[in-house]
Amino acid sequence: MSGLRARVRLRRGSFDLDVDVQVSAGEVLAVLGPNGSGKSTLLGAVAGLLRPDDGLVEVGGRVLTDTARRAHLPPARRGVGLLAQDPLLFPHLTALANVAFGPRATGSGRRRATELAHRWLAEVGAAEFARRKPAALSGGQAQRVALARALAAGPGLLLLDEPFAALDVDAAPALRGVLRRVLAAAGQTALLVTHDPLDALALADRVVVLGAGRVVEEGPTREVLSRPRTAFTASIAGLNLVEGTATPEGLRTPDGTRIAAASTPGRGRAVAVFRPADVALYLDPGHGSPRNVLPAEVTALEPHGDTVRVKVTGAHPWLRGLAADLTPAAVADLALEPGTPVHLAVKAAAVGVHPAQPPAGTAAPQ
Ligand SMILES: Nc1ncnc2c1ncn2[C@@H]1O[C@H](COP(=O)(O)OP(=O)(O)OP(=O)(O)O)[C@@H](O)[C@H]1O
Repeated sequence: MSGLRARVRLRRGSFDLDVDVQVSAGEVLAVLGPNGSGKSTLLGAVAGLLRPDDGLVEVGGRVLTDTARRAHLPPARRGVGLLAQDPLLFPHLTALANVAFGPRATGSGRRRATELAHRWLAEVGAAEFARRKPAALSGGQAQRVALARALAAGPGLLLLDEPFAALDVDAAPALRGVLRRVLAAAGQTALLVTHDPLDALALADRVVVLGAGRVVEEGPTREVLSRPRTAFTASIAGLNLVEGTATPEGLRTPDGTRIAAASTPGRGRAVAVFRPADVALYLDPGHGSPRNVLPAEVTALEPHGDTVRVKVTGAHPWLRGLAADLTPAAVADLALEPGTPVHLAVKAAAVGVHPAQPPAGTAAPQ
């Protein structure tokens, strides 16, 4: 088992990154932060693409960079895998050969590499694409193959750099589910850079939030996102979370309400997550096709960028504090004010159900 220790001080022009980040063995740490806060610079330093001015990077106790000793291993020798936004597959090789390339590059013989490639393709649900070339794969399929390639090399640390950013909305939840499953099954230590709090909620035990090159918040994912201490975290948090038990169709709340979702682990303690922007409010219940329509009452209206964040409450205790982001015109049309009875509607396609994170402090095996 190999954890990561990274202390990185690095200047790029007038920007100055100065962070200390640790990931326990088997843990997934998400790095969140606004544009230009230093996420890619940190990732580059850990991957070995950038040399810190001052710092130490260790994976599993093995020194990859130590400026005090002028030690710096090149990216290919660090035992660190990368899954980026672009799958970067070799176009002339089949999916199988692409995956076998990972273990071949780290010294496995041809037969062993092919065996590993078959195993990892099956693991990520891409066995049937083994003989296809990248041009014949969809974005989501190619990303699965790229994940298999990264994992087949047996990296001590996996870096995930916005791995869903280039996928369409249908492919992203499926790949998120695959990634969550294989990271847990392999006990893989990983560092995930993302703009999307849903990625962090679905995949990460802990998050660090960067602001202007410094760590400004740090802690268990749910805690940081539900009690944000900085404006940035507040702006990406504020997600609607409903706790309950996963079902094959979505989530069942403790009082028995069923919430239909696009993705679900199927069973176990879980949380349904959806964005306020995906919630519509109506005055009567009979609108359109959304599968989740819940009676509620407006409690507050707050400006939120270009939209108005409408908070609600309702007979079900878990409705308390849920939010919908509406345009000012929609708020005016519906004549919403505190006390207005409404129907809150959210399409199943906009709801993701994720296994509940373990309670704080128990997430990371040492
Ligand atoms: N090649 C470079 N030379 C000089 N400065 C750079 C270079 N690349 C990035 N920077 C600066 O470093 C700072 C941090 O950039 P970085 O890409 O690490 O941020 P980020 O958090 O990954 O942003 P984003 O979310 O937009 O990808 C920025 O202010 C940027 O202008």
